[in-house]
Amino acid sequence: MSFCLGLTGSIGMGKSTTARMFKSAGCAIWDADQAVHRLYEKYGAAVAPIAAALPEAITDNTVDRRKLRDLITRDSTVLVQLETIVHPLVQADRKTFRDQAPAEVLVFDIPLLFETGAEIEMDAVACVHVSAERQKERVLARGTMTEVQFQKILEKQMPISEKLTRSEFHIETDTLDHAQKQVEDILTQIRKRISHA
Ligand SMILES: CC(C)(COP(=O)(O)OP(=O)(O)OC[C@H]1O[C@@H](n2cnc3c(N)ncnc32)[C@H](O)[C@@H]1O)[C@@H](O)C(=O)NCCC(=O)NCCS
Ligand SMILES: Nc1ncnc2c1ncn2[C@@H]1O[C@H](COP(=O)(O)OP(=O)(O)OP(=O)(O)O)[C@@H](O)[C@H]1O
Repeated sequence: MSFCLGLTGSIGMGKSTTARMFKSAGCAIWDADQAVHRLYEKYGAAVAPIAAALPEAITDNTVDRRKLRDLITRDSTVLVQLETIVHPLVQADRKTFRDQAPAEVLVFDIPLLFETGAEIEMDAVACVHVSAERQKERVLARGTMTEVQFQKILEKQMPISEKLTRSEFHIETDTLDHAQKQVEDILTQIRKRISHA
């Protein structure tokens, strides 16, 4: 059976960048945000239920993220509505991946790992972290979100201090080299654990 490592952190703190480091080291990656992208594609599994609940969010049988972001900015309850539809579909996608187990170590990049209770599926959790100032700088530099949209998402997430307390491994993403070193150390520990199991 594969070892399941959850990878989490707050928005823009470096989950995807760190997941790529685990991938280069031979792990198989499942990414919750990418799963949501598949669900939102033309005729994807989330299109019909979202069309029923939020018809303005649909363009050409596809979930339109820009319209969704606008709806969420105007009304916070939209995100809650969206989560009720999307999270069970995401969980089903994750189960399919886990059942295929394409490597000895599976890494699950899940922004809302603790918020959705997904940690019970994991053998260990690693949490990425960086200062709040660097986080905001990095998110706004991407140019995909306004400061108000960033704050709305941030308010929905568990504080990073609590995510760290609940995680066995911590990865500081201040520089790429430092993060790379921490990823290697974590994999050494996990591989030791697998060989002693
Ligand atoms: C809010 C939406 C429209 C923003 O889309 P956009 O393309 O601008 O950003 P993207 O999807 O890449 O998300 C950016 C980051 O926002 C954070 N985030 C996304 N959804 C949520 C949420 N429901 N609660 C808290 N944070 C969230 C995550 O850290 C994520 O990595 C989109 O994320 C969405 O539809 N979210 C609802 C589905 C969901 O809960 N996804 C989270 C993974 S299960
Ligand atoms: N270890 C690091 N050193 C320097 N910069 C980093 C590091 N990790 C990530 N970054 C930078 O921070 C930004 C956000 O990183 P990334 O997209 O990996 O975060 P994320 O947590 O996956 O974001 P989101 O929550 O939006 O999905 C990117 O510009 C990335 O280049």
